[in-house]
Amino acid sequence: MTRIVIIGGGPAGYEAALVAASLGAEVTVIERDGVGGASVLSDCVPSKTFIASAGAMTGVRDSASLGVQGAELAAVGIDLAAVNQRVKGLAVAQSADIRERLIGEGVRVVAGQARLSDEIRGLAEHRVEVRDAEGTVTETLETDVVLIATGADPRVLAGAEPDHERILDWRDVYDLQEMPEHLVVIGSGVTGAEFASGYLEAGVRVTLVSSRDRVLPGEDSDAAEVLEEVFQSRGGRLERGRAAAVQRTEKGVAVELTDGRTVEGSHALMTVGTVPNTEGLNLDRCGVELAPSGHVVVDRVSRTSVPGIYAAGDVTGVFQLASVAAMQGRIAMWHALGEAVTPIRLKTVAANVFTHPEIATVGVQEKSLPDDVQVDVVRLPLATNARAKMSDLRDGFVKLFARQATGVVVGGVVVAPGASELILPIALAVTKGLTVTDLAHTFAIYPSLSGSITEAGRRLMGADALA
Ligand SMILES: Cc1cc2nc3c(=O)[nH]c(=O)nc-3n(C[C@H](O)[C@H](O)[C@H](O)COP(=O)(O)OP(=O)(O)OC[C@H]3O[C@@H](n4cnc5c(N)ncnc54)[C@H](O)[C@@H]3O)c2cc1C
Ligand SMILES: NC(=O)c1ccc[n+]([C@@H]2O[C@H](COP(=O)([O-])OP(=O)(O)OC[C@H]3O[C@@H](n4cnc5c(N)ncnc54)[C@H](O)[C@@H]3O)[C@@H](O)[C@H]2O)c1
Repeated sequence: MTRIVIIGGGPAGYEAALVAASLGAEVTVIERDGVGGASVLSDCVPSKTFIASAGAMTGVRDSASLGVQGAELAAVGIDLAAVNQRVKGLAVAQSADIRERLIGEGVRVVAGQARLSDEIRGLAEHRVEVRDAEGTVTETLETDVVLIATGADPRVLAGAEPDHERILDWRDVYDLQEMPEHLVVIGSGVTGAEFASGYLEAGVRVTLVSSRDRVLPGEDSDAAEVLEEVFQSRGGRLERGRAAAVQRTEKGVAVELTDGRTVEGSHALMTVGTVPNTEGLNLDRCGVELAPSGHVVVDRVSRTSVPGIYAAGDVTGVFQLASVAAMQGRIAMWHALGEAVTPIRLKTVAANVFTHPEIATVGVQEKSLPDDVQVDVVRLPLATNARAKMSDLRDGFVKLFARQATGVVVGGVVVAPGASELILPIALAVTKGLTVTDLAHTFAIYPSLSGSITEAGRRLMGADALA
């Protein structure tokens, strides 16, 4: 029986464990904080649960335009204690569910901090040490395969170290006793944009410090532009600049920008990126190659530079998404256990920014279009969609990319409330190589937002030379 040790119990680790167990391996997962990992306990699940409550406030605010009376924004508010309790309760319950499932499938779950302890490089067998909170070695495991799935932690900016009271990282916010009076969010990547949007929806004054020309540098500029417009139209303040330091003041915080300006607020939320969790794993000694960024270098089947040692998830820096982490973990196990395996295809990854409106993407976008590929693009504003008009949704669009020669759908962007649900047909088209004609001939519900996706297909049909 193949012995497998997985370090880290997040989506990369637990999904890998389920695959390995189903294939008959002897699987141990070592996790220091709790099964489900940061994804379930502090990052993805808590933030989306908080955003669900904040979004309910938006529903109230926007209801007046639909003729609803008596639901004025001033009359409603967020009960922070109840929201925090709900956030933490859901996270703990989901962690317990996953743990139970793992144990039910025969996976051994060990609490502790793990590190590789191979004495000699190049052996077919590996050793992993487990330590308890005091640093005492509690056991040493011998194994055929190791999966490093240790995730990433918030990056700390020197001079702006979180004190976890007023200067916060995103894992602190669920311990706040009161809503911030004025939250300054520093960093406008996905994490910063989501929290800035969420707190604004929840009724908090928000300033977003963005070091880039546009928020969300990873997205197409027209999508980021919609987000900026909505954010500002709802009272959010955008401050272009780079934070040099954050100080505590009598009333709250002062954020010093590199150009000498200062932004004051009651709290600062640091969202300036992540660092991979590789410290203390002994990777260097075992010969596991790291990139200059500190991420573990892997190929498309999750192999590291050392035979028998695989890595998956945020620690590899390949698209930091729970879905990608899980797929990398599964692929590692299929490969290690000799199953047929398809290397990961990053061009088919769907991603979503949970702002208001949401931004969902798959495949190529305008900013990632290769020069040598002839692609047709159509962009349909949400304001032209019948269902959107009925719900008074004005901000957003559906954008579709198709190869000129064949009409094959190669990418899409949806900016709309619920874009995370709407992107699936485009993701399916990109994954399966469907054409704009396939989309155009698909029945969409009338009226529906997804009708804009089939309509986009019809608009591009002229480009489908094989139609
Ligand atoms: C605020 C925020 C919101 C996000 N929202 C989304 C979202 O909506 N959708 C999405 O797809 N992605 C989202 N992400 C990204 C997603 O959370 C990550 O991609 C995902 O958590 C990666 O999973 P992982 O298994 O690699 O690592 P993690 O979930 O970080 O799990 C790794 C685990 O390993 C443990 N560990 C580390 N070192 C050791 C060790 N030496 N021994 C034992 N255990 C160890 C850690 O304690 C941790 O529990 C979000 C990220 C952030 C920051
Ligand atoms: N919905 C989701 O799927 C979701 C949500 C959150 C995070 N994530 C993933 O997690 C990963 C990390 O995202 P992130 O947003 O935490 O990090 P990031 O690295 O993507 O963004 C950090 C931003 O902070 C800016 N920054 C850095 N230093 C700064 C300074 N001194 N002052 C002002 N700005 C500064 C950077 O320019 C960058 O734009 C990403 O891969 C993201 O996709 C996904």
